[in-house]
Amino acid sequence: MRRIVEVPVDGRSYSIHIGTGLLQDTCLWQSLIGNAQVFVISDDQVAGHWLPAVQQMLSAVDYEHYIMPAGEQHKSLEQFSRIMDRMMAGKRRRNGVVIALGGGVVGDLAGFVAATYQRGCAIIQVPTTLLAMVDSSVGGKTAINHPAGKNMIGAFHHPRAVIADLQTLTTLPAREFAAGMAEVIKYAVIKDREFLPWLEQHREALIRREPQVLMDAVARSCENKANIVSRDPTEQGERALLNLGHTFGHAIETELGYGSWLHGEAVATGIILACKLAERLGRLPDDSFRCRLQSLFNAFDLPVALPDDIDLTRLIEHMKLDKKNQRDEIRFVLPNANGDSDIVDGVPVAAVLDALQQRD
Ligand SMILES: NC(=O)c1ccc[n+]([C@@H]2O[C@H](COP(=O)([O-])OP(=O)(O)OC[C@H]3O[C@@H](n4cnc5c(N)ncnc54)[C@H](O)[C@@H]3O)[C@@H](O)[C@H]2O)c1
Ligand SMILES: O=C(O)C(=O)C[C@@H](O)[C@H](O)[C@H](O)COP(=O)(O)O
Ligand SMILES: [Zn+2]
Repeated sequence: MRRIVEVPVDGRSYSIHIGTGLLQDTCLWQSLIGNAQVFVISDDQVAGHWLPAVQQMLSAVDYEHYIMPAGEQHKSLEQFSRIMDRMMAGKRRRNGVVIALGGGVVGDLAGFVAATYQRGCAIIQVPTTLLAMVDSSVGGKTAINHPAGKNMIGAFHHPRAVIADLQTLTTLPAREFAAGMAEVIKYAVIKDREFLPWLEQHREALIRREPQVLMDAVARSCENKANIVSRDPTEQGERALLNLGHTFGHAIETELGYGSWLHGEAVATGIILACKLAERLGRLPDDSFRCRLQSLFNAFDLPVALPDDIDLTRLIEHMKLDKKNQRDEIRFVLPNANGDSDIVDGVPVAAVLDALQQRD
């Protein structure tokens, strides 16, 4: 059971390999790495489960690894600096390959390392969370966080390839799996509305992580992302749609402190808040679409409301620093009634505050 999704970008194309048992596919690894030097970056949760399989594929090459502590709070300048020190000390060459083995935290940090080490070397993304398979390993956004905001320091750097072995999801904790579903559901709101009934229909099979249904959901998500990224690799326009729910979501993550809510949890609540704002602005006729999304998020135990004690004024201050903003106002991605979403400027702050305060 295998699928390949191509990502045509910047005059070349890279493959997202999706399947079961890819970590043991000698031919695939040989074709992607040859005899290059390899530097693997992983975290202390993932490495115990999946690093030995990767090491076995790399037994014939000049190999080193770095294991970082797991968690969003470590997508940091400090970890970036430690990895750079290790790569310098190991005399890693620019024509070597970095491998990111882990979730989006490892992928974003390792991606930024690869984008900047000696002005850039190749990276292969080996995502081990659902979220990383359907979103962060694809599209070349790499970053670390700053206390002032999520992903504030980063670069675009596309991978040589993505190897998404569905078998790695067998060890993923339930809360992390659910967080990945938030980004899957996002594709159904921004463009692919026919995906929504499919997700509703396959809800229980997804919760059971049935391999065929997982494969279909991952491949369809990657196809959605690849289409947008290949048309707008550096977010000059359309790509901002992939940020649905993130204007609110990133503000929640920054305000609560990185790692308190998972990224996908903040995105789920952010998508519901985007619906509430769209309703207030007359972009959605009523709350029926939002209620449908809420039940889907509920089925995956994802949060759909802000914590009671969160400071709404501070949330708005964080949103004013959002990277999408082009003027002195907050740019939102809002769903519409035609089956997709729009990039919207000029929303009055009072309407945003009303949406944040709305409790039902
Ligand atoms: N670059 C992009 O386009 C993009 C897109 C979406 C999200 N992101 C970023 O991705 C990050 C979130 O990624 P995430 O949700 O994958 O979180 P994560 O990387 O923190 O991984 C989640 C947790 O699960 C553990 N884990 C990972 N794989 C496992 C496995 N197979 N078995 C057992 N444990 C496993 C990790 O150690 C970690 O504790 C955020 O920083 C977000 O900003 C980036
Ligand atoms: O790939 C994109 O573009 C996205 O916006 C995908 C998001 O899911 C992801 O969280 C991304 O890292 C957010 O980017 P940012 O530019 O808002 O930091
Ligand atoms: Zn995201």
